[in-house]
Amino acid sequence: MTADESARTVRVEGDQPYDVVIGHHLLGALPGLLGDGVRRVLVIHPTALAASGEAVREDLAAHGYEALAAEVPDAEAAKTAQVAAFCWQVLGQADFTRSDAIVSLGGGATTDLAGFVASTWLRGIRVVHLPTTLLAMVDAAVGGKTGINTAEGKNLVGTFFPPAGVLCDLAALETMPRFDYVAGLAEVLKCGFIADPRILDIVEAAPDLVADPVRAAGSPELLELVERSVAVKARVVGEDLKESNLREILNYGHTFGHAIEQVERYSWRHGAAVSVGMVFAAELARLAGRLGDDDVARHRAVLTSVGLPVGYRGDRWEQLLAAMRRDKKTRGDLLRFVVLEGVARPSRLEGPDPTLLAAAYAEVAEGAPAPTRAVAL
Ligand SMILES: NC(=O)c1ccc[n+]([C@@H]2O[C@H](COP(=O)([O-])OP(=O)(O)OC[C@H]3O[C@@H](n4cnc5c(N)ncnc54)[C@H](O)[C@@H]3O)[C@@H](O)[C@H]2O)c1
Ligand SMILES: O=C(O)C(=O)C[C@@H](O)[C@H](O)[C@H](O)COP(=O)(O)O
Ligand SMILES: [Zn+2]
Repeated sequence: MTADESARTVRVEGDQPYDVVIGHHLLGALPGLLGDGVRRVLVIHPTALAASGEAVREDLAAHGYEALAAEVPDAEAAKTAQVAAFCWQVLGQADFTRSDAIVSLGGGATTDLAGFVASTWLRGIRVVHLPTTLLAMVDAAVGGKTGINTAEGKNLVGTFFPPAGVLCDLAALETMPRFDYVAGLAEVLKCGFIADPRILDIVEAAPDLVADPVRAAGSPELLELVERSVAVKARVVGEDLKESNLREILNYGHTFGHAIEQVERYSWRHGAAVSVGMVFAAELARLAGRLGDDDVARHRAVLTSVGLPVGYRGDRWEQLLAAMRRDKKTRGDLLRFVVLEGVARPSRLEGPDPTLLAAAYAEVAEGAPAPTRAVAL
């Protein structure tokens, strides 16, 4: 299957089980994951990865597939109804049937879009993800959440649609700008805080190494971090694919994080916003008497040690609140947050008092002053 003998495989259980393979130079395993009977394959990749996208397309063609490529915009600009419609047009014009497949190559924005397109074309065709960012390897490509944004907010349209397999080629990380790579460490650390403290220990022991994409890509530390993060996600989504309860813990830091992304019109990387969102959630839990000072300090210290932000401008409270009301965990008018009662002890905080929310915002606010009184929810 793969030439990399040190590659690790994490199995994601559920109605449609699949493998997540983590290692180096794994393209040889792609036909096996596509499975039998596939004739046409559409490789969806962002502009920034045009050369790699073409290489994957040529490799598939050399294996006898009728292989096409669809180039989509970089990053969040790909997650729109217009770009999805462009992909549907390519599939339609090439007569893609239910026995054909999509391969995504790119970061989380690309895997979210490609997964959404695969789940909606003919009501669902196979998709294999080839994530090329740390964030997509540990999170977006695994678990079957797909989505696009609308003018009203982040990921408001999407599906739950497990892929047929995921190949995480760590060598891809070497070309990543440090800023984009480090954003992925936020989701790694999220897995540490919600479920696997060993992840926090590894990062705390070698923050400079794990924050450097070139040094980290071949290191045992990163291999273990990716494997552990994928294992956390696999355990959760294997039990609760459609987020009826347990899966909400993977949303730690996302209520406030998604709000920042929307308010900043997606100029912030998702992981950077989630980093601030986790500090907000930790402060909220502390103010609600759920989490101790030391655990909050640990959030700030480990996130800062790898170069992630822990603060956000203090003059955006009303916009942030409006965005948080559209969070998928909200029920009616009830805002709901994933909070911790300790490391690896996630719980929920439902309908917190507005003064508590404003106070948590004040703890992460930078520059302009945070509100001194609560804004009505
Ligand atoms: N579905 C899920 O469960 C899930 C989980 C987490 C995040 N997400 C989504 O993932 C997205 C964020 O993903 P991301 O952080 O990977 O960002 P991204 O997909 O926006 O990619 C960031 C940038 O890196 C470039 N890039 C990708 N791979 C590269 C490489 N190997 N070398 C150089 N440049 C490369 C991309 O073209 C892009 O410009 C958000 O939309 C977020 O909502 C989804
Ligand atoms: O897989 C999940 O479930 C997550 O919540 C993982 C998150 O890291 C990810 O950003 C997800 O896309 C957020 O989903 P949403 O339902 O809040 O849009
Ligand atoms: Zn996320």
